[in-house]
Amino acid sequence: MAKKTIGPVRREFVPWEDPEQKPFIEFRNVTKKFGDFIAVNNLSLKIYKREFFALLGGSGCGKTTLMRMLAGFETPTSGEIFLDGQDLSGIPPFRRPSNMMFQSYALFPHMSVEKNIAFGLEQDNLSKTEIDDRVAEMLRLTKLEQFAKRKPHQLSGGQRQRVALARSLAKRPKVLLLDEPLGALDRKLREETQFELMALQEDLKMTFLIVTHDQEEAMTVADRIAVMDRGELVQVATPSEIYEAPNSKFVADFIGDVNLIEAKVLEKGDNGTRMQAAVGDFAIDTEQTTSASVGDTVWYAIRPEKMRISQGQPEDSVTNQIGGIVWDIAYLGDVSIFHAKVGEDDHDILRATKANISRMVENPITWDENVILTFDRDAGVILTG
Ligand SMILES: Nc1ncnc2c1ncn2[C@@H]1O[C@H](COP(=O)(O)OP(=O)(O)OP(=O)(O)O)[C@@H](O)[C@H]1O
Repeated sequence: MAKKTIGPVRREFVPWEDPEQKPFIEFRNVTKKFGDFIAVNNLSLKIYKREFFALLGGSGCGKTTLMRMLAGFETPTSGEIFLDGQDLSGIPPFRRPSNMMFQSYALFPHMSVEKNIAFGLEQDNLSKTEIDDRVAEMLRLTKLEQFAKRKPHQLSGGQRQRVALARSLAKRPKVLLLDEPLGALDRKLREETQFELMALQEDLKMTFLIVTHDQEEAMTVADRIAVMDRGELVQVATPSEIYEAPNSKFVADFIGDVNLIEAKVLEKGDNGTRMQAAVGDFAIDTEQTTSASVGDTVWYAIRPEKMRISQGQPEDSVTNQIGGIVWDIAYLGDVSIFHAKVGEDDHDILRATKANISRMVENPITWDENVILTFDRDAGVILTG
């Protein structure tokens, strides 16, 4: 089912790294105010043809407003939006070459699945043959053939979601806008549907823009993600860049789990940079420290899975070891997350993830035990913002 190739093949598709490429969608200095409230603040963003692009952020960050301005449901207070070279200002939603799929699906309850899909095409006065062909194609693509005659109430949530998708795609928009499309589905179905969406986007070679507050969803489906906060873009990058090299504390904390260690840059050298922290001194690769100077106090961010945990007490002669006591353990099946208390304060907690590889765990690390947290010199990133 999952057709999207993650790896070298997929990475050939990197229009955003090619300065010759023209953006397909472009927001230029777009601001949206509701009264005095600034929902989107002077935002500029380029999205490329055939990208699966995600707008990600917490509640109220302005992501839906940004998408609604592209769809034409909101008008920017200032700035411009272009789609395929066309300035969209003054163009009403139904004349725009985009189509938006809502979280509520907004299906017509009295119409069958095929009629729901055909509705927009009939409004556009397409010929009956053309409509029949497109409906058949959409039913096939969304695997709904056997449900064509059913009404929405005779379908499961996942099937209704697919009808909404089929209806949005039937008009062959240049870009499909997905506003929290999978929010109503349970976790397992949501994950399955994410892969179906990716396969569909590949098949149709279309540009998809999705709004979500679910970072796992954005990371699964998107080629690139824009992380938003208070109406502004904080970082725009691929999922792995965002995870491995967040540009701020906000992004590091928003995407996945992270340990933030406050540390001072003591000394930079060819053999690494020495850092001083309440949990003890440690060393990191100097290439990682370009954003900070000697004397600066920064945050060193390490993902829990890059922190190794073992029983015992740290040895003074070994660097990058932090001693702690197991405070809490969350058993998640595939992994366990250990919370180790590494200082006097209740907030001095570092987290380490350990894969539960064997069922026959010898010496399982348990509560109140002394542990050593160890990390490599390139395990984390320095964050100054
Ligand atoms: N029509 C409106 N009138 C006044 N304020 C609005 C209007 N639409 C949105 N807002 C405000 O603008 C801000 C951004 O809203 P938006 O819907 O874009 O957020 P969001 O990031 O999509 O959040 P959520 O995930 O909760 O939907 C919010 O504070 C919201 O209250």
